[in-house]
Amino acid sequence: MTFSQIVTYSPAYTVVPTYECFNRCTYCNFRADPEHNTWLSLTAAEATLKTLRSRGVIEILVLSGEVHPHSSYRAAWFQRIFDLCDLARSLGFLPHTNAGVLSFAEMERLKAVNVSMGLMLEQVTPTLLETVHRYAPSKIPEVRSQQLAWAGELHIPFTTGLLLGIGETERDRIDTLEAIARSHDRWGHIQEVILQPYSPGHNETRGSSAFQIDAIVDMITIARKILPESICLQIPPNLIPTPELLIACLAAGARDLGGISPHDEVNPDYPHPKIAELELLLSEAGWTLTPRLPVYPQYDQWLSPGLRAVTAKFRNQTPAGVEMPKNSFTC
Ligand SMILES: O=c1nc2n(C[C@H](O)[C@H](O)[C@H](O)CO)c3cc(O)ccc3cc-2c(=O)[nH]1
Ligand SMILES: C[C@H]1O[C@@H](n2cnc3c(N)ncnc32)[C@H](O)[C@@H]1O
Ligand code: MET
Ligand code: SF4
Repeated sequence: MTFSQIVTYSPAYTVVPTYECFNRCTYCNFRADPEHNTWLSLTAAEATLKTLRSRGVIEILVLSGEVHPHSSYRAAWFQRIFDLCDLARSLGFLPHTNAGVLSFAEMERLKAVNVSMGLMLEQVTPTLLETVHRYAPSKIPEVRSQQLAWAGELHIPFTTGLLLGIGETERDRIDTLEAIARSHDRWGHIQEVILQPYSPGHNETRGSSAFQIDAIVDMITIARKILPESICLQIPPNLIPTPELLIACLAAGARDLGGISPHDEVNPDYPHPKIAELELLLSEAGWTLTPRLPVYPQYDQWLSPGLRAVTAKFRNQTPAGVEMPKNSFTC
């Protein structure tokens, strides 16, 4: 009998409240200038969300550009994000928000309408504030580390990660992983860590060369040594160029392929593979691709009663609901 190991993904759809952003990360293919964009209306979002019910979508990833914390539009921006999450929740989906840097009060309010939230730590080295993050105050390492701590304090199941190949050294990557491990050690709230290779696209301000993708395997090995076993390692399959490399990533300890949606809003030049194609290539190498929810089972008790009820309904319906054995690398 052959033994098949499990690799997970989240059937997702990305809702973008706004592409406008006051930061200018040089690698970003997502942002638009504030004056050139409008915000997503609740009516338009509702029409789209209703078409997703029958298509197997579970997670609504609310991914946003950012309005400056001191802007007079900040409150309206936040309210739109909250309302979009609440709408998705009321239609039976499980929202996961990554809207960049938030205040403690904003995070606390979003907890009521999200099953988990996320923010990439990117890299903790301050040297990037002179290069890729020169015009990106939201990427100040202390500010992002503080977000991780607040999420922990608020008992928000959290996703974070590293953006690789933006000018950091190997030592910087280890420092970033150690910072995540320390935060988790204090609060126990990090459900997964994304290892995201910087991938150039057609819409960024200053193109640079991509992360040397073969190095992702060593990166996974290092991350697996630094992070506790309960933290799942996520890699984006659309940014891994060959099936062989994807399988090597799993062999090194990656166990999740993230949200798979019709369109990758962050990396629009790299479409997500079709689930059926992924299933096939993984099964040929002895892996079983299984859907999961955007909240990992060990955090269900942190959810508000309403969200816990919707989550429980999914756990009873899908293979992702099965609590997996607590062996090595289990998500
Ligand atoms: O399709 C994508 N999903 C992205 N996701 C979605 C992610 O894969 C899932 O939402 C989580 O695994 C929760 O299920 C992110 C979520 C975060 O919290 C932080 C960063 C990202 C980045 C991406 C991304 O670049 N592309
Ligand atoms: C939402 C997350 O997407 C990541 N991100 C932003 N731009 C790119 C890119 N060109 N390639 C890969 N990841 C990117 C950042 O890590 C951000 O925090
Ligand atoms: N602006 C947020 C961040 O960078 C999320 C979207 S990035 C494309 O953290
Ligand atoms: S990566 Fe996020 S913070 Fe940076 S410019 Fe893009 S949308 Fe804004």
